[in-house]
Amino acid sequence: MDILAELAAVLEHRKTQPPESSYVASLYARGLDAILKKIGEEATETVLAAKDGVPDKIVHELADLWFHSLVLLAHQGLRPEQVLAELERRFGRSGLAEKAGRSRAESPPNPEPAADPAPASGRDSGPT
Ligand SMILES: N=c1c2ncn([C@@H]3O[C@H](COP(=O)(O)OP(=O)(O)OP(=O)(O)O)[C@@H](O)[C@H]3O)c2ncn1[C@@H]1O[C@H](COP(=O)(O)O)[C@@H](O)[C@H]1O
Repeated sequence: MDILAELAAVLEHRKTQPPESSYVASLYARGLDAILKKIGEEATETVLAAKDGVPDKIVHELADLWFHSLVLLAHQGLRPEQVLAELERRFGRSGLAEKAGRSRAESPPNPEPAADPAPASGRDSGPT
C-alpha cells in the first residue's frame, strides 16, 4: 500500500475517534474552516520557504500542505485517488493548449450582425 492510501485510511479512521485523542480528530471536530485555515497557513509557509530557497524547508512545508490537503479530502468524503486520477487525465496535455481550449469554450458566441446603419445621405431624416 502506498503512503497516500495508507494515510487516507488513517484519516478515515480518525473520524471515529474523539477530538482529544489525536490531532486529526481534533481538526475534524473544529470543522471545515479550521482545516481551510491550516491549508492557508501551510500554503503561505510553503511560499516563504521557497523564497528562502532552503530545500529541506520547502519539502517540510510542502509535506504539511499535502497532509492538510489530505485531511480536507477526507473531511469532504473524497479520496486521494480521485486527485491522482485527475492528474492522470491531464497527463500529457499541455497547460497552454488546455488554457486555449478553455478560453474558446468560455468566450460568448459571436454577437448578431448589427442592423444596417441609418443612411448617411440624410434622405430619411425627416423634415428639417
Ligand atoms: N503527516 C502528518 C502531519 N504533518 C503535520 N502534522 C501536524 O500538523 C500540525 C500543524 O502543524 P504546524 O506546523 O502548523 O504546527 P502548530 O503551529 O503547532 O499547529 P497548530 O497549533 O496551528 O494546529 C502539527 O501538530 C503537526 O504535527 C501531522 N499530523 C499527523 N500526520 C499524519 O497523520 C496521522 C494521524 O495523526 P493523528 O491524528 O495526530 O494521530 C499520523 O500518524 C501521521 O501519519
